[in-house]
Amino acid sequence: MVSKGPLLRLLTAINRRRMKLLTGLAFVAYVASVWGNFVNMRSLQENGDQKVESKIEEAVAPLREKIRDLEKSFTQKYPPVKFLSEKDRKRILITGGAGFVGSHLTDKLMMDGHEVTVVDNFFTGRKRNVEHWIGHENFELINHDVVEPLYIEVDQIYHLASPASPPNYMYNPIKTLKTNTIGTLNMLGLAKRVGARLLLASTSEVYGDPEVHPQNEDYWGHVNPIGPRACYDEGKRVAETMCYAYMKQEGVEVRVARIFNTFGPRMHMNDGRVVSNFILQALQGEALTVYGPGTQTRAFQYVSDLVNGLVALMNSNVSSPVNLGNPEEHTILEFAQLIKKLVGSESEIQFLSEAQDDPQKRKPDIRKAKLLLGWEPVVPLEEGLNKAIHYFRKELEYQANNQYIPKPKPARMKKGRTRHN
Ligand SMILES: O=c1ccn([C@@H]2O[C@H](COP(=O)(O)OP(=O)(O)O[C@H]3OC[C@@H](O)[C@H](O)[C@H]3O)[C@@H](O)[C@H]2O)c(=O)[nH]1
Repeated sequence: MVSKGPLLRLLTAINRRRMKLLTGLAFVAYVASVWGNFVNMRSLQENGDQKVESKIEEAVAPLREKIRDLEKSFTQKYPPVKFLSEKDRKRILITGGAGFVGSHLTDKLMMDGHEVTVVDNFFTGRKRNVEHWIGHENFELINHDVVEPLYIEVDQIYHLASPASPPNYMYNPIKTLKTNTIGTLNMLGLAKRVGARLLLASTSEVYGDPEVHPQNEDYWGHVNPIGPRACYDEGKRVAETMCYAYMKQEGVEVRVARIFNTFGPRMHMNDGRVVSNFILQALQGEALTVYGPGTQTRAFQYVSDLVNGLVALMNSNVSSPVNLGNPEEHTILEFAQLIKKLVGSESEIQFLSEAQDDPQKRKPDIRKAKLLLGWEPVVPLEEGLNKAIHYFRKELEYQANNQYIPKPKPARMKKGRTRHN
């Protein structure tokens, strides 16, 4: 019998080693596959996580933007405002404060550090004119018509509320009369109740078509009481009468500014007064419309000069009427030529029929304002006109960008035939 001992032992040893190797390899393969599965699952989970994260990000992004906008609105920068101590800071009401002159006055009084309440019915005023103050702690905007009574605690009232351009005040003469009569009574009643001083924005129109030239404050005027301008001219004349009745009978402190032709930024595009009409016509290449032969005269002041005059008058001890205007006089035809030149326009000048009761000459005598208020206009006509031209250029651009241009309706087809609606 052949002994299998050593050979068998050798083969068994080899097999055992192979077995061990195979078992080892199987184990490594198992571990590798488990690891692989684990890694796969991780990456699947990571992908899923990323997807969830991007979904959340998508939902949150607009909220983040809203928060940023809110933060911005809280930290909104206002024009620089002076600090005034309690004793110097006044509570001031401006009626018509969102209008052309009123909004510039609002700016001045806000920047001087006062508390300003603007009351406007937005007939000719616009929120846009004062929107840069909305939210400021010293500023309040009230949508209110002065024809209705108003109860508010104030120290000073600038009573400017009234349409001022001839086409606007002639548009609704009864409303113009109510504003200047009932509105002024309401404001004088308020001034009496709370012990406030009231400044009335009167007008050079109280002189009518004047027979005295230039016009000083002692001239009584030449007004047609039943003509188309009467609602404004007589409305302002009776408003002055009311002021002095309240002063004499009730001891109300009054100031009366007779405001001559004024122009500047924030005049309404459809204002209809000569400055805005001529500038817009020149900018748009349309004919400049001169009413009558253009020989009638006017003297134009820039709005910042007027605002300084109003504040000086309010804080003075002058209770009798004071003219505020620029005495540099021009014919309307000269004025049309000047605007054409400044705009660089090729527009023609078109002569239309004369306006009824149009004052033929007007120029303020401002000796009283110079003497008693130390006030006189300082902005040269061309400088002021260039600012107004710049403003109207921007307004035209703004209009062009914001205008809604309706698309023509497509014609409807019915039974093969076009039907126009
Ligand atoms: O397109 C126009 C507009 C006006 N005009 C003329 O230009 C002159 C000035 O007219 P405006 O309408 O600007 O102003 P008016 O001087 O008639 O009235 C103004 O007076 C002083 C303020 O109290 C008021 O703002 C306003 O009533 C008038 O002679 C008018 O007939 C034109 O020739 N063409």
